Amino acid sequence: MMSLRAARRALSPGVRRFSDTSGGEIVEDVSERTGCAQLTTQASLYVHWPYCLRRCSYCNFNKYISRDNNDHMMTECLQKETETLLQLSQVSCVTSVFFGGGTPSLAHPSTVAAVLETVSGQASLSEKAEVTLEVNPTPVGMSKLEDFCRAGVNRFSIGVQSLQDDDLKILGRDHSSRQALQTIEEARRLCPGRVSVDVMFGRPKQSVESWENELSKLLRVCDDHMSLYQLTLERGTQLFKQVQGGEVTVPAEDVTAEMYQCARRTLHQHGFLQYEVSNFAKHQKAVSHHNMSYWKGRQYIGVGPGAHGRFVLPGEGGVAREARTQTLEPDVWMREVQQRGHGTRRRIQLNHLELLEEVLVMGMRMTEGINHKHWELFSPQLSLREVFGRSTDVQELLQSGRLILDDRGLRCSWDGLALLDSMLPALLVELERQISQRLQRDHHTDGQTKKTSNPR
Ligand SMILES: C[S@@+](CC[C@H](N)C(=O)[O-])C[C@H]1O[C@@H](n2cnc3c(N)ncnc32)[C@H](O)[C@@H]1O
Ligand SMILES: C[S@@+](CC[C@H](N)C(=O)[O-])C[C@H]1O[C@@H](n2cnc3c(N)ncnc32)[C@H](O)[C@@H]1O
Ligand code: SF4
Repeated sequence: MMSLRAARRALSPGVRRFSDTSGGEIVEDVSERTGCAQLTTQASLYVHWPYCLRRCSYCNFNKYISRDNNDHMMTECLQKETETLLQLSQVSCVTSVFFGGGTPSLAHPSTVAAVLETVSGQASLSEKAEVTLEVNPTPVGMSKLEDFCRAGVNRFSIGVQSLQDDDLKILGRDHSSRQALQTIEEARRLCPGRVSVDVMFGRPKQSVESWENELSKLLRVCDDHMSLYQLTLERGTQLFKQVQGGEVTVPAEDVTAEMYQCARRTLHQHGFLQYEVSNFAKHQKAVSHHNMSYWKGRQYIGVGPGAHGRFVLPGEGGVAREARTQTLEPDVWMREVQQRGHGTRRRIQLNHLELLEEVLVMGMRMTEGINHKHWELFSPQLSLREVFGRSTDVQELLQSGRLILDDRGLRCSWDGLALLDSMLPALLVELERQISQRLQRDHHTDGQTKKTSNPR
């Protein structure tokens, strides 16, 4: 989820400069204080619950409508895979846990407790570590919140999507706006200051004016964190077909861009700091530490069907970071976990350039961007200035004011953040050029050294 696909969701052109005063200072970066050892000894954990009660018309995440109740087996397999991947990664400290989906609020709270117990048995999981659960705001979801808290959850992310009942119907949601408001209230009672809402904009028939009204309604009830996602029309979804067939229309690109601009402005006026393309928080405690670990390029382990992870495997003699994806289909995944302890379908070892590409793409999503120390952790030999300071294309972006490279590091300006997608290609091309030149120089110097140290 968290890569370019997610980046596309909330990017829209043309908004006022804002980034310098927004998210920059609100996130404490522990890795930069404690050095790079923790890049391999710590990780966050993502746990995927793959079941939903029905298919929302816009969604192409990895989810299945479950026919039989196999919660018990699913729980055992999630525990087993957690154990296996923690052993292989030799991670000694899990910094956050995120239960996502699918609809993890359909799982029994004892599943959450069991997975957390497994984590604690394998690695240290601080009592203060952020443990998020995504909640669909149905009456059933709401009735279980207290038990989820008892099981160890201390942050809720509620899938509100819209506060208009007609829109919720078009989106295929199985809750009303009233139920969403009640769920937010209950979640805030249980975890004050640690409740987030997901809302989508650019929805069918939506206007800037109705979006403004919706935002003010939302601001009256929401807690200290909001994620605003631009609706993506995903191929293969019902909504995609409806739009293709002319049955449903979505707002034009410039209208959606204006919605994004309007949301950033409104949230700023209400004391929210934008710390990432789609994410807004009122204070440090409300920032999503789990998602920050993705954007900061830290290690994460993904368990459950279709989950993905990025970590080094010293347990298998590895030194480089791997991108891992677990098998998508739950029944197949469960069989694999039972047979070999994990259901990893794909393993790709990331070379140095690929790792830096990810650090760049993810880091530039944050309003604070990539500071020099952060970059140096991953690229000790080529500084940000050495990589990006010489290119004429990058110079143009700097001169246009959309990109900033200064003593703090590299980041987007307020305007630039909305145009990040269009700037990334120039940055990636330059990164590739500089890394390959560096490799050629090293190769050449190696050759020279061998020649002089081995004269014939
Ligand atoms: C994969 S869902 C899982 C959470 C939960 N099942 C729910 O629906 O609330 C996580 C979030 O992704 C966002 N999302 C899903 N499909 C999207 C799409 N096509 N475009 C933009 N955002 C989307 C929604 O805001 C949703 O809350
Ligand atoms: C769209 S984000 C919403 C986060 C939310 N706004 C918050 O502040 O906590 C969450 C979704 O991304 C997907 N996701 C996140 N991390 C993942 C991972 N490591 N592997 C697979 N999917 C992941 C899941 O579908 C999850 O439901
Ligand atoms: S948006 Fe959430 S509830 Fe709807 S189908 Fe996707 S994962 Fe399931």
